[in-house]
Order: sequence, then C-alpha cells, then structure tokens
Amino acid sequence: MRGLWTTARVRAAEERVMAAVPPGALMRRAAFGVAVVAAELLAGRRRVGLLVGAGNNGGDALWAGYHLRKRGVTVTAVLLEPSRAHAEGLAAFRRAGGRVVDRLGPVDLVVDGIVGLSARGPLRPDAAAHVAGLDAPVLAVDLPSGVDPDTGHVAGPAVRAHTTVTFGCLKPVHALADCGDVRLVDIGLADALPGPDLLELDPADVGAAWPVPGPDSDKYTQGVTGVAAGSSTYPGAAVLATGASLLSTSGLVRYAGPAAEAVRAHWPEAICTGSITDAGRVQAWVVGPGLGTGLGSEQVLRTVLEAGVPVCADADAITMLANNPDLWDARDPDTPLVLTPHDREYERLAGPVGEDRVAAARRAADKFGAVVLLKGHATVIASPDGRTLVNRAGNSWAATAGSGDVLSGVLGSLLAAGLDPALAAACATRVHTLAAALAADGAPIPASALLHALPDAIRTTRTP
Ligand SMILES: NC(=O)C1=CN([C@@H]2O[C@H](COP(=O)(O)OP(=O)(O)OC[C@H]3O[C@@H](n4cnc5c(N)ncnc54)[C@H](OP(=O)(O)O)[C@@H]3O)[C@@H](O)[C@H]2O)[C@@H](O)CC1
Ligand SMILES: Nc1ncnc2c1ncn2[C@@H]1O[C@H](COP(=O)(O)OP(=O)(O)O)[C@@H](O)[C@H]1O
Ligand SMILES: [K+]
Repeated sequence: MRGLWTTARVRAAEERVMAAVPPGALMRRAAFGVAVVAAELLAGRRRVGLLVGAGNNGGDALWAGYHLRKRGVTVTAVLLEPSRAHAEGLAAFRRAGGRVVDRLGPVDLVVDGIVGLSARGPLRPDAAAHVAGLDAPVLAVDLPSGVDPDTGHVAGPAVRAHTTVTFGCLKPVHALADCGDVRLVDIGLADALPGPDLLELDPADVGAAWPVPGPDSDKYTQGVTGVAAGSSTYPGAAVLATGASLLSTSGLVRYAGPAAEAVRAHWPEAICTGSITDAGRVQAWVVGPGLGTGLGSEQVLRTVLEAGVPVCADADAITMLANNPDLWDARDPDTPLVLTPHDREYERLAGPVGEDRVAAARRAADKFGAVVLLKGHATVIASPDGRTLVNRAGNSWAATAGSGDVLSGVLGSLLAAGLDPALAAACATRVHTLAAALAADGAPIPASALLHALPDAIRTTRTP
C-alpha cells in the first residue's frame, strides 16, 4: 500500500525537518537524487538541458546540473526568470562549468525544473514555448510542470515526463496523472509526515485481500453474489456482470432478471431466475448494468436496497437514484452501498465532477453515506469514513463498452465475500486494470476479453 500526501502537508513536514537540518540540506539531497536518475537515463550520453523556473524546483534542477557537471556531463540551462533563479544553485552550476543559454540546443535529456509544489494552472506561455520544442526525453523534478500537484488536473500546456523524481513522499499528482516512471528519493521527511491523504494499493495488497477458499469452504460460505442486471434490450450487460462475478469467486452466483436465458447460455454454473422475487438469498447484490430505468427496474432496485446486504449500484441504478430520490428511502443506512458512477452518472447524482476528482468522490461519499467509486483513467474511491483510495490505470484499453459491467460483477463478488466495501472497490478496480492490460497486450479488446483475463489478473496479484 502506498501513501500519497497533499502539498499542504508536505510543506508542513518540510518546514519541521528544515528547522532541524542545516540550511539547504533538503535541496542538496533532492538534487543529488535527480542527478543520479539523470545519469542513469543518460546511459553514457553526455548532453543535458535544464529548464529552470523561479523557485526551489529550479534550484533542484540547478544543483542537479552541478552534480552532473562533476560527472563530466555537458549541461546547459534556460532560466525562465533570470532575476529569480535560485541564487546558490545558479552560482554552483556556473562554478562547475554549466552554461546559461537562451534556448536549449540538441540534448540527450531535459530536466524540468520549471515549477514544483507551488504550481498553479498550466504552463505559462514562455515556459510552454520552451517545452513545445523539446524532442529529448524529459526528467521532471518533483512533478511534470503544468500538472496540478494535488488534483493531477491538466488545464493546458504541460510537460510530458518520461520519468519523475520526487522527494520525501508521493503526492496526489503521482497517482492521478501521467508522470512517467515515478522515482522516490528519501530526503528524511517520513517521521514528520502524518497519515497519508490518499492510498494506492499494490498488486500484493490485492492478492492478500482476495478471498480464496479454504479446507472448510463450500459454495455458500464464500458469499453468494446476486446480479440484478440486463434487460431484453441489453442482455450482454447481465452476461458480463455475472461472468465477472463467477470468475472472481469460487462461491455461488445467482442471476435474476429478463436476461436469464442469455446468462444461462454463457454461464451454465450461474443459478438463473427471471425475477428478483424468487432469486433466493445472497450476501451482496450487483444492481444496474443494462437494467433500464422504467418502473419495473425501480422496483428491482428497491427490492435490492431493502435486502439488508451490501449493494454495488452501477449504471442504470445510479440514474434511477438520481432521477427518483425517493428510492434512497428503501436503503438501510447501516448496510454498505458502493456507487460506481462514471463522470456523466456522477453529474446526474451530485453535480459536475469538476477538476478535483478526489474532492468530487469525497463530496458524494459524504452526501450519500456510501462508498463512491468514481471511474475513469484514474479511479477514485472515497469512503464515508474518510478513507480515499486511487487507482491509475496506466493504459486505456478498458475504455470500451461493457467494461464497467465487468467491474461491477467483480466488486459484487468481493462484497459478498465480506470484504470491507472500500477495499473491495479498490481491489476490484486494480484487478480490472490488470486484466485490461493483460488482455489487450497492445491491441484493442472488447469487454469480454477483459472478462476472460480476470483469472490471470487475480493470479498476478497472488504471485509473490
Ligand atoms: N521546501 C523544501 O524543503 C524542499 C523543496 N524542494 C523543491 O522545491 C519545490 C517547491 O519550490 P517553491 O515552493 O519555491 O516553488 P516552485 O514549485 O519551484 O514554483 C516556483 C514559482 O513558479 C511560478 N509558477 C507557478 N505556477 C507556474 C506555472 N504554471 N508555470 C510557470 N511558473 C509557475 C510561481 O511564481 P510566481 O511568478 O507566481 O511568483 C512559483 O512561485 C518542490 O517542488 C521541490 O522541487 C526540494 O528541494 C526538497 C526540499
Ligand atoms: N481512459 C481510460 N483509461 C482506463 N480505464 C478507463 C478509461 N475510461 C474508462 N475506463 C474504465 O473502463 C470502465 C468503463 O466503465 P463504464 O463507463 O461504466 O462503461 P460501460 O457502461 O460501457 O460498461 C471503468 O472501469 C473505467 O474506470
Ligand atoms: K517540475
């Protein structure tokens, strides 16, 4: 499990540590770390260009330039605001033989020291002009300039980093935006940091949490998943969600709804019935994918919410809850509910997502007293108890019709197994992401291919 800390808390920790170490010590450690990674990326090549902004991020770049000069690398620097460039860093850089230039010529690596934790908004025009002309890989100092450190939002021109070297701890940007390969350099902040603001699961965390049958298990003890999804118009959603539940658990999966024939044809092991009223007992429900939003579907949703077991409400279930707030009354507030909206569904439910997806997920989790899984390339999972988990897909192969149905099926089986709902949501998201990468392997895939990669994805998390 990796923690991520917002800039306000990083700054507070830095201040505490800075008071206890010699002046400039933190920057020296940070810059040395940048130089080590730069040397590794250079792999024997010898030309580095620095883009240097007005603050300490530029200072890091200049000191890294100093260390690279000491290793015999040719280093040139563009100072975006010469009068505000970090004075000691610039003096050291020049002393070591670094040259200040107006524009970077041909180089093998660019070090982005334009802006770091104080970044606000996209790159300003002069910085953007220097970045636009780059054709060498970029090593970003702390974060790619132009990307918001706390939200990962990119509102205009920004650096695209091959690698990012960050210091002391990870920040939200590193899980929410594309920072390339992220390297963490220890500058001695750990003891000064409070608990993290965000968490990101490692595959091993997922493997450790995944329910597996033991000697005393049978099909009932592992939790029975109920799937209330699909319609005569959209039977595929039911097939995908039920299949995903079946492939995520060794326990039993029941399907209830008008797509029973289609589900049975694809998944003979599912127990299928045409109506929610004779579905039998389950330990969690998945409701919504392809269900429709008519009166009959509202009744299905009401029945599920009244069942007193954890519920994953997806797709049409979310739309119904948004259109008809009376449906909330059917819910037992003490029973876990996980809402899995994409941005448009979120908007129906709780207004525009806005630039800060973490804040949006937390708002809705508070408002509804539910775990909210806000889907996207970076998925944010907020629990009403304040925990927030993030998962960055790293590839976009899952952006295909029906892949959300697969996610809700996986999540339902983890809820039925009794996992904490926020952990269940984060594990399901992570495995979904891994399955997409494994299935795609560089080429587009339909959601059914993602579905069939679930066992391999789960296996990956369980392999030490
Ligand atoms: N504190 C520590 O102990 C350590 C800190 N360390 C390092 O310090 C970094 C933080 O440094 P920092 O706070 O000096 O500011 P920084 O991010 O360099 O910004 C400078 C100025 O840029 C400007 N600017 C803003 N937005 C912009 C944009 N979009 N496009 C262009 N320019 C923009 C804005 O100037 P303005 O013109 O608005 O006054 C802002 O004030 C941190 O990320 C890490 O690298 C490490 O050495 C480890 C120890
Ligand atoms: N650009 C993207 N990169 C990675 N994953 C994505 C991207 N866009 C969507 N996804 C993932 O794909 C799934 C899509 O779900 P959803 O929008 O509900 O699709 P559908 O309703 O067609 O099943 C979600 O798990 C989401 O996180
Ligand atoms: K930077």
